[in-house]
Amino acid sequence: MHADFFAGGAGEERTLRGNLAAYDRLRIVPRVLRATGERDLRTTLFGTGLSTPVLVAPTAFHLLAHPGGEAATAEGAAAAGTVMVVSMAATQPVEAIAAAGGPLWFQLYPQPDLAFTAAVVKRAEAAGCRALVVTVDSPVFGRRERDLRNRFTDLPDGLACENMRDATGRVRTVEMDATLGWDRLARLREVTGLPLLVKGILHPADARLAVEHGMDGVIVSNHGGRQLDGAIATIDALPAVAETVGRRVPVLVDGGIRRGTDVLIALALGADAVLVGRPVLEALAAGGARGVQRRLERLTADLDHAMALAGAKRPAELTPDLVAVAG
Ligand SMILES: Cc1cc2nc3c(=O)[nH]c(=O)nc-3n(C[C@H](O)[C@H](O)[C@H](O)COP(=O)(O)O)c2cc1C
Ligand SMILES: CCCCCCC(=O)C(=O)O
Repeated sequence: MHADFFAGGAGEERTLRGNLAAYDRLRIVPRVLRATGERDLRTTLFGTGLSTPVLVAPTAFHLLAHPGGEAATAEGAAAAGTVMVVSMAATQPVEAIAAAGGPLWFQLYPQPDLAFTAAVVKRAEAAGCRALVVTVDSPVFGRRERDLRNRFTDLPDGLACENMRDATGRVRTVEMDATLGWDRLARLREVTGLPLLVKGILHPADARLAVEHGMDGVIVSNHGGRQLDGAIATIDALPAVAETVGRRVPVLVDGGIRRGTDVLIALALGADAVLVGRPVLEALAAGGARGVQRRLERLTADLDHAMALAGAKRPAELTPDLVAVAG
C-alpha cells in the first residue's frame, strides 16, 4: 500500500509514464574537441552554493519509507551537497529535519486559513529554510487509483504531518484550496522575505504571470503525474517556459529524471537545476541517509560523465542545440 503511494500517479498514469517516455524520445547531439578537462557542476541558487544542479523534490510521508524519515533524507542530501525541499506533509518537525542537515527549502500548500499559513511559513523560516516552494498544481487532490484500491486514506497510528500542528498542538489536515489565485501568492510575499518559487507550472502564460507577480523562481512540474492525468510531460513543457521566463528568474524542472543524461537534457533545454522525487524515496527506503547520498552522488557523477562525452565543462555550456528528437 505504501509502495503504491510512492510509485503511483493519477488516473491511468499516462502522465507518470509520459514523463519518462518523453526523455526516451530525446537524443543528445554531442560536441567534440571542446577540451573540457575536469567538469564543474557547482550551481548557485538564491545565494546558496551547491555541488550539483540536482535537488531533492518535496515528497510526503518519509517515515513510511524509512525509520529515519525526512531527517535521514536531509542528512543524505546535505552529504551530497544539495538542497532538500521539505514537504508540508513531512512526518517529522521541520526543526528536527533542519538539525539533521541542510540547506533546506520548505514546500507549502497555501491553506485557506491565512493566519495558519503565515504561522507555518514563519516556523519554516525560523528553522532555517532558505526558500519557499509554493505548490500550485493541486487546487484539488489528484485521483490516485492505486490509493483508492488499497484504501490508503490515513497515516498509521503514531505518524502525522508534524508541520501542520497549530498553536494548540492539534494536527490540521493539509487542505487543497480551489480558491487559490495569484492574489494569495502576493499576500505570501507580505509574510516572508524568503525567495518564493512557484511549483507546478506547465503553461508559458503562467510562467509569465509568475514573473510578473514577482516570483523568484519557477518549477516546471506536473507533480510526478500525481495530479492531472493527461498533463504534458515536463521536459516537453520546459522549452516554452524557459523561453518565456528569459532568464529573469531561475527555472527548475522535475518529473521522470532518472539518469545523468536526463539531467543534461533538462539543463540544455533551459533548466537551471532539476529536482528528483521517487529516486530519492526509493534510495531512502533501501538505504536511509547513506542511500539518499549515494543516489544523488550517482546522478551527479552520471551527469558529469555525460557532460564530458557531450563536450560541456559547466552546466551553462549546455544549450538547446545539443538536443534532438529521435527519428
Ligand atoms: C510520494 C510522493 C509524494 C509527493 N509529495 C509532494 C508534496 O508533498 N508536495 C509537492 O509539492 N509535491 C509532492 N510530490 C511531487 C514531487 O515534488 C515531484 O514533483 C515529483 O515527484 C517529480 O517526479 P519524479 O518522482 O518522477 O522525480 C510528491 C511526489 C511523490 C512521488
Ligand atoms: C493529506 C496529505 C496530502 C499530502 C500530499 C502529498 C502529495 O503532494 C502527494 O503527491 O502525495
